Amino acid sequence: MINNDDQCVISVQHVNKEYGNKQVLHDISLNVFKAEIFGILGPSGSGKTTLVKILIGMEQRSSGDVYILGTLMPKLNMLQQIGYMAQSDALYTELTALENLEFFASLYGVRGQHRSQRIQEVMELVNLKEHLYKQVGQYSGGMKRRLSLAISLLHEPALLILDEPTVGIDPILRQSIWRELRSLTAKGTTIVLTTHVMDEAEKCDRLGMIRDGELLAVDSPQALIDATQSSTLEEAFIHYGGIRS
Ligand SMILES: Nc1ncnc2c1ncn2[C@@H]1O[C@H](COP(=O)(O)OP(=O)(O)OP(=O)(O)O)[C@@H](O)[C@H]1O
Repeated sequence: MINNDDQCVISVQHVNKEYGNKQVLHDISLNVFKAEIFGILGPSGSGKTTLVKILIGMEQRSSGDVYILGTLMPKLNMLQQIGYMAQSDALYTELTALENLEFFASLYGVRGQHRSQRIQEVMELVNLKEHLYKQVGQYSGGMKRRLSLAISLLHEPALLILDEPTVGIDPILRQSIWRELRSLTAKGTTIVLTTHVMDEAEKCDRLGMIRDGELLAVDSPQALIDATQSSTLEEAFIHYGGIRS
């Protein structure tokens, strides 16, 4: 389906979102290209989660269009091609990790021997292999995050959307998760993630800076720094009005 490196995987066109009479996204337009890590950087309440939920169709937009792989969203069968990790973990705490993984694997149509193999692979990746049979209710917050990430990777989606993926994850594991994200993009996976952490944003190929539902700038971290003659990304963000003084 995708055979061109600069193919647009996500196209957001003039998206607005209102909750009641409060407008939380203002005329957002952006493109995400194949095999890049695109970060949505913004402070708490800036609209990051709302935007990613609109991308996958979990929230309705008030106006504008979203295309994923050329298909106008929302479209249920596109979800087979998308891995989504929400900010709050959607896990069955009374079940074991294995039971959670098996449940989501069957939702995604991952079956048989391939399913057992993928479960082992994703749990190894997030360093939870020895906790496979533990009830998720006994997991720590960081372990739940890692399990959620593992679940989003189960069906090897072409597009991975991660809402604050490394919150509550220690620095060493965070590094190994970033290595894995990089190896996924090397294989052609496109990744969109939200963050409010600058050192994480720096690792993205391109960034969309957002504040109060407005997209302030989109470019690579270095280009954003250079364009504003800043020495850090944080300075660039301040320059664009991302942080109120
Ligand atoms: N279901 C809802 N009903 C009404 N307002 C909402 C709803 N969901 C989000 N909002 C509002 O929309 C704005 C954007 O929220 P959103 O969760 O998208 O921000 P965010 O950047 O993801 O924040 P955080 O980093 O804290 O998760 C906020 O003002 C929030 O209060």
